[in-house]
Amino acid sequence: MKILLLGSGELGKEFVIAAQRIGQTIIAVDSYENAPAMQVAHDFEVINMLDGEALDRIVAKHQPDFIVPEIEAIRTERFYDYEKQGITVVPSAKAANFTMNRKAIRDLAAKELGLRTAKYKYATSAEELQKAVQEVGIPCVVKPLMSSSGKGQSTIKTESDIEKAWQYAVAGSRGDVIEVIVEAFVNFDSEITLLTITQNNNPTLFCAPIGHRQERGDYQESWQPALVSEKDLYEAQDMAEKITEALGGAGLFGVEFFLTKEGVYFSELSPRPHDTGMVTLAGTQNFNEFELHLRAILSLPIFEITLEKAGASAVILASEDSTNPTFTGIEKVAALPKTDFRIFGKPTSRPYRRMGVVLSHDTLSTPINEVTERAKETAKLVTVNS
Ligand SMILES: Nc1ncnc2c1ncn2[C@@H]1O[C@H](COP(=O)(O)OP(=O)(O)OP(=O)(O)O)[C@@H](O)[C@H]1O
Ligand SMILES: NCC(=O)N[C@@H]1O[C@H](COP(=O)([O-])[O-])[C@@H](O)[C@H]1O
Ligand SMILES: [Mg+2]
Repeated sequence: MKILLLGSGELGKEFVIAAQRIGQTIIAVDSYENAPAMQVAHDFEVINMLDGEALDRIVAKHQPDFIVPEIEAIRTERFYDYEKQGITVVPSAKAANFTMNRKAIRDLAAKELGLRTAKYKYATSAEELQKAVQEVGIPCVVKPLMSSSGKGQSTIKTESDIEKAWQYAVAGSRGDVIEVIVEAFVNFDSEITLLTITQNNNPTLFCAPIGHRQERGDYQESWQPALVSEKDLYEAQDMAEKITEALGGAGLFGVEFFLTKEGVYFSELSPRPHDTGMVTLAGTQNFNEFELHLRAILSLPIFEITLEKAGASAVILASEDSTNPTFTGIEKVAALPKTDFRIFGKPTSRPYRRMGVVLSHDTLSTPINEVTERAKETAKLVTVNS
């Protein structure tokens, strides 16, 4: 099959590797050359994926069987047409289109499906934000409607933060929409990603929950399995099933939840492998999240997902801008038992850019916080030089 991969970061790279292993053809696309997934694909294209005409051009040129979005900021409105042309958009045009913009997915979850979410409002100017903050209450979180990995996200703790939060959101917005969502701050005990796999003609499957810790809206460590009560897990699975069914199609979704004393809150979801799901590269499951995504897309039945080990991932971040980033300390990581790592091969670095990940694993009876602590400490051994 021919797969057009829209977005070529670290998640795409592992997806391509999984696809190469079973003989698929991949054209990797991103806005810059030599992106991680391009380094392992058959062919590549460099375009602005928010430009509908540029998208049309490469779809016509390559005539793919599948279009697999890897990021959110794509002119996803075009996907409905590609579906009509007989191309399978993964997991569906609706799923990609609804999750490109926080508004569509949040309204679907809260209003149409009645899932529990933080109280929220939208704003298109600093003045509207003032009003929205009053309605939602302080503290609250402001995010551009189009952004990911925490870009443009900030927490309002006092009224004097409002103007700053607006400016920051506008600057961090990825797409061409100048609008923000304001969410009441959820004082959660923990947060999880529930990897949910919808299949053609087979039942929906769930991976063991993944716990994670975030800073600046971006994940720092993730671990699997996360300790979740049976009741909370059941609630989360029920919500994940409802929302993935409403979005349609086959593939792996990363559904994010906050766990609180009052129950489970739906936060958001990725209709594709999730960054916190990179923990599955530690061998925690019989199939990692990229292999699961691929199998679901190709309608290869997934008989079962088994949890094999306890695992954790911890990010390796750059601290400076560079056009030639290099790494030191890798040999120290390599010398450790039950430890592995990935360096994504991003051609440039900037402060806080995720450049690699450290993976640790252990037996299922090992306390998960020990495995996580080990990954976290090990990641500190690596320095990204500029
Ligand atoms: N309403 C909220 N209350 C408390 N914390 C929040 C809230 N919204 C977001 N956060 C924190 O910020 C993190 C990032 O938020 P969110 O997942 O919405 O951003 P994102 O930019 O879509 O990130 P990604 O693309 O990496 O998933 C959450 O995982 C959580 O830790
Ligand atoms: N939370 C979403 C996420 O983790 N996405 C991953 O990060 C890449 C962009 O990285 P970059 O900003 O360093 O180019 C994306 O291409 C995807 O692999
Ligand atoms: Mg998120």
